[in-house]
Amino acid sequence: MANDVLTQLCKILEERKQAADPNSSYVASLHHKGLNKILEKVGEEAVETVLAAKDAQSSGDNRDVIYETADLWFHSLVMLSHLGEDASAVINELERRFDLSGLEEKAARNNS
Ligand SMILES: N=c1c2ncn([C@@H]3O[C@H](COP(=O)(O)OP(=O)(O)OP(=O)(O)O)[C@@H](O)[C@H]3O)c2ncn1[C@@H]1O[C@H](COP(=O)(O)O)[C@@H](O)[C@H]1O
Repeated sequence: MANDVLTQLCKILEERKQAADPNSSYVASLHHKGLNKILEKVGEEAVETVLAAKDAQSSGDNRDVIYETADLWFHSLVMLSHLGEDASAVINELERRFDLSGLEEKAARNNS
């Protein structure tokens, strides 16, 4: 399910990058402003996520950290899209590491 949302969002991000008006689309406005603006947003959202996580630790309320993490993921996807990539490239990399760790576990079991 999470993957479906990412797939749909990536499709919309691609459409916005290709065709949308920067005056009516936030995503198109970021592409129009360029990579430095997108990176500034990623950095900003990363800091906001870290601060929200620290607050969540003391308050026990995770709502803000979830909200800020969604902002961070969203802007990271815009960054990838600007560079001609999308979420599938990252998911493939995570999958590769997962497979790799599976093999390592198996090898460790065989050697014991
Ligand atoms: N998921 C999101 C999403 N998450 C966050 N944001 C925007 O990201 C911005 C967050 O930045 P800030 O919190 O710093 O808010 P801000 O002060 O308004 O931003 P700046 O002026 O500093 O750039 C806000 O403007 C949010 O509206 C998003 N904007 C769009 N989407 C998705 O992208 C799709 C396409 O959006 P449009 O391009 O606007 O049609 C939408 O259908 C949504 O699914």
